[in-house]
Amino acid sequence: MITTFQQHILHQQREVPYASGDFSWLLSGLTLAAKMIEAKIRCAGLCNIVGTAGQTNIQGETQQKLDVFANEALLHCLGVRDCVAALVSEENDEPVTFDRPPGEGKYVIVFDPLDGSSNIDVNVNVGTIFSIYRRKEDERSSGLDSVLQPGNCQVAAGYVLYGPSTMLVYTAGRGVYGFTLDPTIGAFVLSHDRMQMPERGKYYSCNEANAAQFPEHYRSYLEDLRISKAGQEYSSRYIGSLVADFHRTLLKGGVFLYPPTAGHPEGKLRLLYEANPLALIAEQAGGLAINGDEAILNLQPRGIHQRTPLVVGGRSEVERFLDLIREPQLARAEVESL
Ligand SMILES: O=P(O)(O)OC[C@H]1O[C@](O)(COP(=O)(O)O)[C@@H](O)[C@@H]1O
Ligand SMILES: [Mg+2]
Ligand SMILES: [Mg+2]
Repeated sequence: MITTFQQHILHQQREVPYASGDFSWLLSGLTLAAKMIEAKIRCAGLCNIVGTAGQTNIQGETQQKLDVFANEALLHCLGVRDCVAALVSEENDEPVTFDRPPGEGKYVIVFDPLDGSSNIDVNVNVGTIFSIYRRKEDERSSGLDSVLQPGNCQVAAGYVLYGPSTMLVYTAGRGVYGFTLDPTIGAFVLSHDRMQMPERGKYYSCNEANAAQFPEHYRSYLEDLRISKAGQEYSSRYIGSLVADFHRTLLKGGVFLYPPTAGHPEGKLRLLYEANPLALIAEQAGGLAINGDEAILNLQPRGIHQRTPLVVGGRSEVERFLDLIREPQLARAEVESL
């Protein structure tokens, strides 16, 4: 018998003594928006949804028409739900807040409505990334405090991958589950139960065109992977859509990294709606996610569009990166202790 996403959520909610149904109602808004976006993507070349929207977002990126459509779909499907206090989107300069009746507005959702925008026009996998927090009780209005919480305060996180099939990968802190959209019934059906990220893998993923700009220790780590010094043969894979590169890493293991560059000294990817949700999924699946030395989930966000370097992958892969940067420090400490 099949298990749909809603059935899975209701089942999980039974284990939550104070569950009110608000959470599954919230998630139904996410899946509705995902289906609207999926429908547009499937006929992108036919329904005039490719190309730029002719405006620039706060990141300085030219918005694609599909960025705008996906953003509006999520803002609408989530905004009409009273349990939502605030929405933060990659495409909106400021949080979108709602005045809710007392006892409502329990949740804050942050999202990247369309990830991999540079791949839309060339029909390559793109995605939607989301992360859910509880609004802070002591905060009367849905202000920044509720939005700027560290990743380990996430109630749930996930992404939708629009690829050969459309998949929703989700965690609420009790394992990672994958659901595939069955077009014959229009529902996300459980297809990947309790996903585990392999400790090691044979792929590394990084935009090496920027390698000359990477800090030394990232370059030596990549060198290590290329010459298989770690006793493991690696091949390179880079799609340029974070969701797609992460999804492969989740299934096959290996490592994805986006180091600091000259153009993005703090990294290119955004902490709140790219790194944090994927870090929660990675860690729930047995992997690790760091910003070069610290766990992503422990970082205290300073701003809603804050960027961060990201190294995420199988436990041994990321530990190997950490060992590499610690080696010179250890060597130096040894010398100093002489
Ligand atoms: O072209 P680059 O520098 O390799 O960057 C690719 C990265 O940028 C992104 O496209 C940024 O995300 P958006 O498309 O949501 O802005 C990631 O999906 C991807 O990993
Ligand atoms: Mg993105
Ligand atoms: Mg985006």
